[in-house]
Amino acid sequence: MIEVSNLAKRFRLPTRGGKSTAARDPRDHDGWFHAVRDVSFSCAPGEVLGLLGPNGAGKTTTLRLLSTALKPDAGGIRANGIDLLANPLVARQHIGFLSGSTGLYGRLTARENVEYFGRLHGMRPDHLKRRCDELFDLLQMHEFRNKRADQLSTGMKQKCAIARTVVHEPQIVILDEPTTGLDVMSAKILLDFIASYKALRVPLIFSTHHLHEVEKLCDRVCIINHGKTAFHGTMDELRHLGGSTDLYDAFVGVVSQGA
Ligand SMILES: Nc1ncnc2c1ncn2[C@@H]1O[C@H](COP(=O)(O)OP(=O)(O)OP(=O)(O)O)[C@@H](O)[C@H]1O
Repeated sequence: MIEVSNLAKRFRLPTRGGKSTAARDPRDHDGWFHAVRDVSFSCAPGEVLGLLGPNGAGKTTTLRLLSTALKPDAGGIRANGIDLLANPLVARQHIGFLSGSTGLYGRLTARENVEYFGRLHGMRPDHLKRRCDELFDLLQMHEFRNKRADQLSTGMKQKCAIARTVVHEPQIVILDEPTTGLDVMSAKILLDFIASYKALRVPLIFSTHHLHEVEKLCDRVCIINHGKTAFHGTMDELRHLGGSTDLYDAFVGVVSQGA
């Protein structure tokens, strides 16, 4: 179970001649940009949570806070009862985080990259080999496993990055826009892979702009707008907002209310 309460994160704005160079935004004041102002949600074992919101809403910043890559200014993050902010090392062992950049080593092959991250997590060689074979089956990576990462296509790199994110069998999985750049078939493989986490009872959180992915996969949704949770609830609760059962209408309604 992951529980996120009232997260906030601000960034110092660049200034020129004492004046902010940033465009006006409700989150911009006193030389600070309050990218995340009040974000709360939870995701239980066996659930997939979709993190939605317009460009710049604060999704990536929120996910980076969850992964402990960034430190929040306020709020709490608990995973299976453990305070992750007080225990960032535990957080890194328990969480698999896919960020926007693939973070692969170009000179290593796909397999060497995944193995390297497994060894960093202290996996034993026989366990690591079995886990790599399993992931390469699930993500259909066998045909390019011995190719250097810098010679892989965008979609191949993304699959490789996902394999390295989950190689250590994390108890919580966080994926930032995992289907970006994937063709239809690769996206399907990845969506099936995400769905498989429900049976494993591992909470999975992913950000996306694709409502059909949310429709297909998510049990729960959090919509962020201007750095605040504008909606958090089940898919049924979202669909029935404002009397419509259409997900697109519901999403537009939530985001327009905060505009
Ligand atoms: N290090 C930083 N310094 C200053 N501003 C930042 C920093 N990181 C993010 N921001 C700002 O915070 C806001 C939220 O960014 P974030 O990347 O979290 O949005 P997002 O919801 O993931 O957007 P998108 O859908 O476009 O990926 C943006 O306005 C962004 O410019």
